[in-house]
Amino acid sequence: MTDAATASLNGVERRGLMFVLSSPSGAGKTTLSRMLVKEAASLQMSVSATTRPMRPGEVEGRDYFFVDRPKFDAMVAAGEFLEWANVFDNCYGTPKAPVEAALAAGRDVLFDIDWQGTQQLRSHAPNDVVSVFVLPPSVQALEHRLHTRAQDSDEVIHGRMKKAGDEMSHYDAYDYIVVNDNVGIAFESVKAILRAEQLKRERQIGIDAFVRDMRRELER
Ligand SMILES: Nc1ncnc2c1ncn2[C@@H]1O[C@H](COP(=O)(O)OP(=O)(O)OP(=O)(O)O)[C@@H](O)[C@H]1O
Ligand SMILES: Nc1nc2c(ncn2[C@@H]2O[C@H](COP(=O)(O)O)[C@@H](O)[C@H]2O)c(=O)[nH]1
Repeated sequence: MTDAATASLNGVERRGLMFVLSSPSGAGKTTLSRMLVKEAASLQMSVSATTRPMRPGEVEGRDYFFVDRPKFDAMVAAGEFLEWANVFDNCYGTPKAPVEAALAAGRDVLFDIDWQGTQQLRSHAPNDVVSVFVLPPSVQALEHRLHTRAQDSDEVIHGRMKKAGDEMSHYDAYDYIVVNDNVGIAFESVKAILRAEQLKRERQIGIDAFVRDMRRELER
């Protein structure tokens, strides 16, 4: 894949990063993602393609690109996905072109994807992926959230609750863990992780020149 390109932070050139949120269904990653893109100007949301039916309130091209299975398979065959996986009996994939364009323009990209997709992204770009696993505060809260979201049938919710344990078992492959109890606190935590990762020395690829120039000026 294209190298994550450079953006500027306080005048210092830096590498863009791929910021991944995963969680069991209903733990709150979509909620946290929306809050993050509102606030972090450098961050662009990756919009996935999926074969799952559209939920009430979802918007084509904003929440997902809704495609049928033959179209999805054709996109896989054409190598249009950066990663893809079967999740809850539907296919989900990250279109490659918009991510590469965003990174090339020096933006960070936010992904709301499952553990399988995270693993694939990490194998493409191990140094550019920062992953956060979001946990609910309790099983009861998770089930309550899925019901109060009121967008899935009881059968779908039951299926997702049955798979929540499996999903959670992958927490240990993630860089950071955030328990989403109070959403404001969880948001502050996710924001702090993003900021700290943007400031990592190895991502600030212009830092050597920045310091060198100041040292030269001091020596004059
Ligand atoms: N901290 C929180 N406290 C209470 N409710 C919350 C909290 N965070 C999110 N919610 C609510 O829980 C529901 C599920 O959240 P959300 O859709 O963000 O989950 P998700 O992890 O993206 O789920 P999925 O994987 O199914 O897309 C939503 O109705 C959301 O408003
Ligand atoms: N591997 C991928 N997983 C994805 C992608 N887009 C979403 N997802 C994950 O699927 C489940 C279910 O999502 P929902 O919107 O149907 O509730 C959730 O864990 C998402 O993170 C993707 O492109 N690749």
